[in-house]
Amino acid sequence: MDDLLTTAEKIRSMEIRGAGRIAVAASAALRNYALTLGSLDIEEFNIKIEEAAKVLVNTRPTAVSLPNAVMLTKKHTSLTVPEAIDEIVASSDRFIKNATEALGKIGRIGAERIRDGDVILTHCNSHAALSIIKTAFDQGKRISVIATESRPRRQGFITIKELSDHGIPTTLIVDSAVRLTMKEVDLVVVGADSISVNGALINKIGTSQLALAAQEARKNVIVAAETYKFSPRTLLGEMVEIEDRSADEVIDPKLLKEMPNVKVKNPGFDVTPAEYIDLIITEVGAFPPAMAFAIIRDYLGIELDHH
Ligand SMILES: O=P(O)(O)OC[C@H]1O[C@H](OP(=O)(O)O)[C@H](O)[C@@H]1O
Repeated sequence: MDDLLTTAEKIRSMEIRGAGRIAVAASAALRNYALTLGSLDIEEFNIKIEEAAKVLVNTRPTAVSLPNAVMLTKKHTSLTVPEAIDEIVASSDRFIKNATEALGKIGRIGAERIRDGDVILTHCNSHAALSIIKTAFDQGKRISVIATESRPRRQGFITIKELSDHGIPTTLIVDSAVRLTMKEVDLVVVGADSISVNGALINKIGTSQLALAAQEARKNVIVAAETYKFSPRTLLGEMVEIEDRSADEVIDPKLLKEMPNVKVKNPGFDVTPAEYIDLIITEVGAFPPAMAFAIIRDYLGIELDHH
């Protein structure tokens, strides 16, 4: 359990971050934990796996990739522990392999939408979005990128480093420069933490203002999202929870203490309605957001637990 708790803490503190990465880390942690439970009987085993699954899922509430990964990993039909372990190990290995391959596929499918000379605006740090951008560049398209800082955690710094290392000309802007800069942009490419059944995108705070400015300037918005980032529970009318993070990420707590009438709100994500999104690039193809239901049905299943 110690290793699993360590992984859970790394996800909570964002040492491991990005909707895809946290899903892969959680699946691997659950797999390795299952391997330590060989001496239990099947009832005890199932209880322990459920407990561990909860610990992982409760680390961060917004990215549905996390519960989806845990659900796909822990599901087993075995009546003996050795068989259950084998099933969990196989499911986890499959999930991690698919997740890794999905990034390459999204890159290739998404790059078809990028033209020579495009200026691409991106937000935060999405491995899926960057896969599209890097693939287009590797195909010889002379593109450049404008990357937002992405306060408060400044994941934009990870993005500009990655793009620079790849040789891609990149401009860093502060988040509030998005609307002014939109006239120079040809295309917006962002990642996803969750996509709901109605095609709405839940992604890093500030994404919806990129989408709004893009709509105003008649620029297209493309979302890069593996199929496991679609949210089955939104079929039941459940809302995606927006993570509220600590004020300490925004302001020095000592400074805040000197201002007793001030509070800080630090929502981690926002919701971009489907109307603002032109295309979602998944590893199984490019779809308009109206196809979200079909993706959930075909790739995640809709036999949901209604409790
Ligand atoms: O899975 P990939 O494409 O890497 O990232 C998807 C999304 O996950 C990140 O969340 P955070 O920085 O963990 O809060 C960003 O919101 C990013 O757009």
